[in-house]
Amino acid sequence: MAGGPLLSLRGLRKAYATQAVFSGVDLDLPAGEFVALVGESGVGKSTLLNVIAGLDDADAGEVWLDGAPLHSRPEPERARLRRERLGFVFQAFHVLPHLNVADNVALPLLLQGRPDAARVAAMLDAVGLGALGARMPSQLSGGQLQRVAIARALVHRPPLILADEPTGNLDPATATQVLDVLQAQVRHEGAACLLVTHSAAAAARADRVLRLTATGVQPADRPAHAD
Ligand SMILES: Nc1ncnc2c1ncn2[C@@H]1O[C@H](COP(=O)(O)OP(=O)(O)OP(=O)(O)O)[C@@H](O)[C@H]1O
Repeated sequence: MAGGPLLSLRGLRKAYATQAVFSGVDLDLPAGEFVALVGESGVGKSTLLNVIAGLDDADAGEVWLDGAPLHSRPEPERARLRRERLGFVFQAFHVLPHLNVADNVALPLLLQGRPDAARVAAMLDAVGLGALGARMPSQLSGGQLQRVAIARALVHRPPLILADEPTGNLDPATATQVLDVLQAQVRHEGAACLLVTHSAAAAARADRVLRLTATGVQPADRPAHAD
């Protein structure tokens, strides 16, 4: 959809069994915008990211990506769109244990048939892991694993970045570095980023802060620069 938002959510509702998580979620996210999504623990922020990514199904509502209705597409097409258009930083990293760091980061490019060792090296440098490409994940700290996950999520220059607490395991200096990398992808590549965070410092970097509640997303104040 030329000129339309990159991502549009309309009336999304999710429940587990009879337990409603959220409903009435509407959101328009234009390319080039960095949005922080905050909300109480358990309100459904991770679930919402999973629904947007098509890793989980909503019970009602619509997810539009680049004008394509993801909610009504068959799984093979959703999987292709996910591979090409999305970078997802999971809370639990999901780094593959049997691949070294560089091969983990290279994976999205390989899945699209366009290997690019220079881009992989540049992403590893950007997250401060330039010297660790040959290491296995078991030889990394939690913060280093988080940075592998971020490099992997951004390596294929996805138009939409979904990041679930990407600075949750990081010391303040490394967290700043990771936010710089995310923000650069938004500023220089025109990506849109939806960042779930409990960190005031991370939310302060966003263009807009939204709060998820059981009844939808509402604008929230941007915190001052502090955690
Ligand atoms: N597979 C599941 N079956 C039943 N309930 C679930 C399932 N997955 C998540 N939930 C519940 O759905 C709600 C939303 O969970 P979710 O992880 O999305 O919250 P969150 O806002 O991301 O929390 P946090 O900030 O603590 O990470 C929680 O109450 C959780 O217990």
